[in-house]
Amino acid sequence: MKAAIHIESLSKSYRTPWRRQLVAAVRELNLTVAQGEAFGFVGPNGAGKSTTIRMLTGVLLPTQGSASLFGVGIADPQSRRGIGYVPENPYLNDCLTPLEVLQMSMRLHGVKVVNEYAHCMYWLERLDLAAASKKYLRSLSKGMVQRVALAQAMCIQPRMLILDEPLSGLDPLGRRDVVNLLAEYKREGGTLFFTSHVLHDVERLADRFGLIKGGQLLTISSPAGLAIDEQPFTVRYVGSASINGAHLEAEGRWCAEVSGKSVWAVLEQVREQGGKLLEVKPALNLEKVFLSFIDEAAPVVP
Ligand SMILES: Nc1ncnc2c1ncn2[C@@H]1O[C@H](COP(=O)(O)OP(=O)(O)OP(=O)(O)O)[C@@H](O)[C@H]1O
Repeated sequence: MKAAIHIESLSKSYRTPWRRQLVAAVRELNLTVAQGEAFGFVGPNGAGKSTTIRMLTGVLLPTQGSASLFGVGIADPQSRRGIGYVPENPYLNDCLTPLEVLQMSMRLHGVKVVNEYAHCMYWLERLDLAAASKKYLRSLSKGMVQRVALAQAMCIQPRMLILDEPLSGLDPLGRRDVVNLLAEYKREGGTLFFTSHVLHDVERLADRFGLIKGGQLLTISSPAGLAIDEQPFTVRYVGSASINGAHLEAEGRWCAEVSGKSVWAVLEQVREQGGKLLEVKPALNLEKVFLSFIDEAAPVVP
C-alpha cells in the first residue's frame, strides 16, 4: 500500500523582505505517514509546521527535496484530489454562503453524490452551521468561518485531511465537537495530518506525533511511547492536610506529585482524612515531553 504522505529531504528557504537573506524554514525533512494513520505535527511558533503543510498542499514550492501524497508527486495537481485541506487562517470568499462553499468544493474535487444539497447540509449541520448555511461568510464569526472550512474539507469525503491548527479560534464546545468529528473520521479509516499547539488534543487524536523546531524534525513518538512503568501522577484533592508533600493550591485544595508506586497509598490517605478526590492524572504528558525536547534542543543557526 502506498504511503499517504512520503517526504524526502524536503527543505524550504525564504528570502527576508529587505536584505534578501535566505532563512531556512524547513530543513531536510524526512517523514512517512501511513494510510489510516493520524499524525500530529507539533512545534513552537515559527518551527516550520505551516511551511511544511503549504508545500504538501501545493501552496509553496519546495527549495529542495520531494514529497508525494498517495504515491503522486506534489508537483502534480492530481496529488491534491480528494485531500481535505484547512489552512491556519482559511481564506474563503466572503461573498459566498457556507452552502455555496461546500458545493464549490464538491465540484472542484469531482465528488458525485445522489443529493448534493442534502449531503452539504448534512456536513453543515454536523458543524452546527445549518442556520447559517445561506448567510454570507462576511457576516459570520471567525470561529464559524473556521468550521465552514472544516465542513468543506469533510464534504468531499476526503482520503486524507491536512489541517493546520484546526482547533484554533474555536470555543471549548466547538473544540470538543471538532475533536469528536476528527476522532470519528479516524475511526472510519481516514488519514489525518494536523498541526496543533493544543497538546492535549494531539495526544487524543494522534497515533504518532513529530516534534519540529527550527525547521528540523527532532523526534517522532507515540502517546504509548510516553507510557512508562514508573509513571508519576498528579493527585488533586480537597482535604484537611498535606499528604505526600502536597502543596496548597487554594483554600482546602491540595496538589501532590506522586510516584506510580505510591499513588494507591495516597488515595487511601485522602479517603481516611475524609477528603474529596478531584483528579488523578499522569504527570508525564506530551506537554512535558514537548517542553523538555524544546528546551534541550541545541539552538538552530539560520
Ligand atoms: N512568507 C514568508 N517569508 C519569509 N519568512 C517566512 C514566510 N513564512 C514563514 N516564514 C518564516 O519561516 C519560519 C517557519 O514559519 P512557519 O509559519 O512555517 O512556522 P509554524 O511552525 O507554522 O509557526 P506557527 O506555529 O506560529 O504558525 C519562521 O521563521 C517564519 O518567520
